[in-house]
Amino acid sequence: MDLPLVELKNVSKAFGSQVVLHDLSLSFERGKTTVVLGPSGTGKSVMLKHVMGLLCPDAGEVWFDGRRIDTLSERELVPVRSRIGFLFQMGALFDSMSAADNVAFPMLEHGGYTPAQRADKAELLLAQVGLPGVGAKMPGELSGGQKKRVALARAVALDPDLVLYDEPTTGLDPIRADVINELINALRDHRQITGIAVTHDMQSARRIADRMVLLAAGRIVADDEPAAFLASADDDVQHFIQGRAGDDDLEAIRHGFELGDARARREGALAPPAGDPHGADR
Ligand SMILES: Nc1ncnc2c1ncn2[C@@H]1O[C@H](COP(=O)(O)OP(=O)(O)OP(=O)(O)O)[C@@H](O)[C@H]1O
Repeated sequence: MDLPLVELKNVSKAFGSQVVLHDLSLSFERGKTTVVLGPSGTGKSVMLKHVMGLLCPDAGEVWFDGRRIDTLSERELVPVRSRIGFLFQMGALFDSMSAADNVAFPMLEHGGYTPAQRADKAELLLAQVGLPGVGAKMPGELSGGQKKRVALARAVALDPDLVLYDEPTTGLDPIRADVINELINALRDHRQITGIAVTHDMQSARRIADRMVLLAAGRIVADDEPAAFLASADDDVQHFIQGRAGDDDLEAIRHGFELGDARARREGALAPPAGDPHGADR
């Protein structure tokens, strides 16, 4: 089997006393899209930041294409990062630049392209994301879905081996979301891009995943190819897939409401008689 493109080996990370990743080991196969699912605050973005070299593990190792990267300096990380594209949750285009300049920006920063090459490639990439001719538009003139597509074109401008998708479909209606899913699949199928996508959107996960991983509280709960993952008998997996709250959450909510009810009863018992809103001892 091919060496995985990215490997996290026994990675642990804490912020102060809060342990976010617990001895996490995960490898990401080349040319596949792995979808990492999990409740909010479970460490998915922290995991992505380790892959980008933006965070260093407290323990464990991060490997990219056969090279350990968590020990590299910022300078040594530059060529590694140029092989990784990012699609951030909000798209995050530069508002003061046209769509084409946004797409060309990584080429400008990286260097080695003439202005004509940058413009040409930006035009091609915009056409590939289904937005031919929008290069001159400013982000403010684009819809949310179009902005995401421009951001995706920018994410692949340097022909990365890996693209990290952080909530790629958040904030989009189902049709626009599906365009993004299709584009993610096209990048994998036509450009052999390895994808790691973090999402809460099960519909998107089903469309793009070659593999699904469920993280909860910084640990892997399930890791399988989609059909087996979706058929898993594990309660946590089914709760997540079906969007049902788990027993612990339900118990906590029940408890919270019971407290509220008890307080209301207590306060009700002390409440002033009807008709005298200011109380008897005014
Ligand atoms: N730089 C940081 N300093 C302190 N705490 C942090 C930092 N980054 C993340 N955390 C904490 O780590 C935990 C996991 O955060 P993370 O953003 O990875 O969650 P997530 O699974 O991506 O959630 P969501 O799905 O809501 O985006 C959170 O409790 C967060 O507050």
